[in-house]
Amino acid sequence: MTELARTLRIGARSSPMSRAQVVRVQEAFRRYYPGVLTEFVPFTPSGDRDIARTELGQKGVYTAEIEAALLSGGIDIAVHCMKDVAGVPLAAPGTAFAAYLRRGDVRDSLVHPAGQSLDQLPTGTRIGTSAVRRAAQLRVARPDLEAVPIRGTANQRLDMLDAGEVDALILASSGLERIGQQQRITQLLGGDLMMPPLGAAVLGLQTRADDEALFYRLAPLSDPDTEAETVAERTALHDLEGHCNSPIAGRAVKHFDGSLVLTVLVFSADGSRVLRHSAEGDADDAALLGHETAAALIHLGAQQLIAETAP
Ligand SMILES: NCc1[nH]cc(CCC(=O)O)c1CC(=O)O
Repeated sequence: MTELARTLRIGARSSPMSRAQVVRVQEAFRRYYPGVLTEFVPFTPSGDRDIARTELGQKGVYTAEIEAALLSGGIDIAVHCMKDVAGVPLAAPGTAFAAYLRRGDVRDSLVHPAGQSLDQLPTGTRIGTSAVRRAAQLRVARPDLEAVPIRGTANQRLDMLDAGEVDALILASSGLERIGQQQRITQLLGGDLMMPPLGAAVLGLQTRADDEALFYRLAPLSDPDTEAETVAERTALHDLEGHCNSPIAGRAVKHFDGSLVLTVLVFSADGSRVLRHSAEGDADDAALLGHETAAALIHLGAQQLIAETAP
């Protein structure tokens, strides 16, 4: 891809949320390159295809097939939710992240049909979530509620909620907004109640590393603050050897003065043990902040906790 003469093929998951994400990428791209056509190439990766048998946290259940298509030239750009991209390697060999779109709301949210908030839910309420990170924090906030494993796209989970298979759901606010279901949110779980995953609400555009022309053309689509936050968060995730179902939460926040504050938490599966480290650095040196934060957590015993929850 040296000339942008032909149609650019954008690969991503086929779920409704992913389709909405690709439309966002196409709109951003069109603003800079109105004459270049883009085409969506949908994938159904193993994590979506075989929900029963793929373990969450198995490496690359959402990303591997899309990355393979990128490397073989079947697509030119892969669109990923950065929270689904494992920390090691930071990018699949032969690929690179060219841009991170402006971040959405990082908070998880509670979806409860009767509109109750977390502290109002009756004892024993079954909350659908398979994420170790969510279950651990739920145990801290409301040890009397039950985290019930649930898989499938956000739309499928909402259908299961409507069918009464669970009493409530915890889902990413940004994801619900992307599928036009934000009206179902009954409570935004902010602050320390439910810390987000590293890379939450960030869409990353991945290209082949040797496709330099495209890599540089995508740069204007990247939001600098989001990029600094994402680099800090993903560097920490990498050093902790985390992936999308690790007991790891946190976020970086870029401030107006150029400083970057990164907070990362590591939990035991039941939430009874929590390691937390927060540090401030320079947004121009976001990776350094990520390395320092991970090193501090490793010193506190993070790897032991992460190993305990491994599937
Ligand atoms: N694991 C699936 C997934 N990947 C990204 C999002 C939400 C959007 C995002 O954070 O980018 C979701 C849904 C959810 O966890 O509720």
